[in-house]
Amino acid sequence: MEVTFQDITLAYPHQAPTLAHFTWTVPDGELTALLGPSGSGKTTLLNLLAGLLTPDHGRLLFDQVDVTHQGMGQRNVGMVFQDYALYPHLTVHDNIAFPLKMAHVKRAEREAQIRQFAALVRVTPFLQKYPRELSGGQQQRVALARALIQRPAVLLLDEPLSNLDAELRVTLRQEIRRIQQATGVTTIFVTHNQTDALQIADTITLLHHGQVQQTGTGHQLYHTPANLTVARFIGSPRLTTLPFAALAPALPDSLAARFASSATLVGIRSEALLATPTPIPLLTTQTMRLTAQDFLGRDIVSHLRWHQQDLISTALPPLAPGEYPLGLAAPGCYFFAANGRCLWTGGTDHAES
Ligand SMILES: Nc1ncnc2c1ncn2[C@@H]1O[C@H](COP(=O)(O)OP(=O)(O)OP(=O)(O)O)[C@@H](O)[C@H]1O
Repeated sequence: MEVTFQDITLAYPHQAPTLAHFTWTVPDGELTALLGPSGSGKTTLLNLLAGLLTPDHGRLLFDQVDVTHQGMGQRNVGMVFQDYALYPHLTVHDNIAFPLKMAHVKRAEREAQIRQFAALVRVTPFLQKYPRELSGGQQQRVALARALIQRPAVLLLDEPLSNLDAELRVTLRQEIRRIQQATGVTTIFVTHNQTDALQIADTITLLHHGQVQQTGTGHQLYHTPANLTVARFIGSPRLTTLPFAALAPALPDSLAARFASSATLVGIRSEALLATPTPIPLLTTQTMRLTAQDFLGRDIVSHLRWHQQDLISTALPPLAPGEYPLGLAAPGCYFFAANGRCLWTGGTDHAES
């Protein structure tokens, strides 16, 4: 089921619109991550989809059918929340059976479907247990089965991994991916966690201040960000930015001249700053001062100073503080205009215009 938000405007009482002329299409059968910081409008979009909110203007289409004024019951949207929301007094079996009972599905058919969906989400051994007897990850899988058994047109997953520890989070991420591929149900996975989005989704839409900043694969958002907001939100450690003017004297003349009047900021990914020689250098070798290193297991985060600017590298070996000749590789560097638009990427996939 393709979902389209068409020119939607929504304002909460006594507030500027949270969404203004918002247009977004969620492709049929894919797992789309809706990624954005707190307050960006994710929950508002989910509530519009579920039928809990009605827009002031614009239309919501499910496969080109206008559902804007349909109630929750008519839309057949499945939802899984961060806090599982299972019925505590019902067994796993009865939790999964609940939507079918409501729909008056006959017992034999119901039992066959419960077996099928319990197997799909791998909770068959727990069918007679109660939610309190299960781990968070197991409960979340039951919640998924309960949402899927009603054959939803669209499945909404609202921060479903937030309450899980790091290890369970990774496992359940893979499980959700597998289950979505097995069922092919159009799924929107809402999260503020870029790692979840990058690992799970076919496509990511990055939302900020109620506006789509960019839609694409994780690779596209990372390597060819549409603007500074995307480049800063995706990637860890966070993108370092310098005034274009600080870097310009060390840039090749043609590049410096071409962007002199349009670029105001340069963004540098931590992996672009390396011990010379760099394969595709953006600058000639520069002497930089290493001030400190953080040892984070496999990664070493190096803190550097260069022309009164702070830089970060994750591509240096363990070194003592001091001066070092370092190179800046073009891939991983971006130029931004004053309005944040990305004008140039140093990678092979150019966002140049
Ligand atoms: N019921 C409400 N009444 C008034 N303003 C609201 C209401 N719900 C949300 N807002 C405002 O709308 C904007 C978007 O909020 P929303 O909850 O959709 O963001 P979010 O991305 O889901 O944030 P979070 O990740 O913190 O849940 C925020 O500025 C918020 O203050």
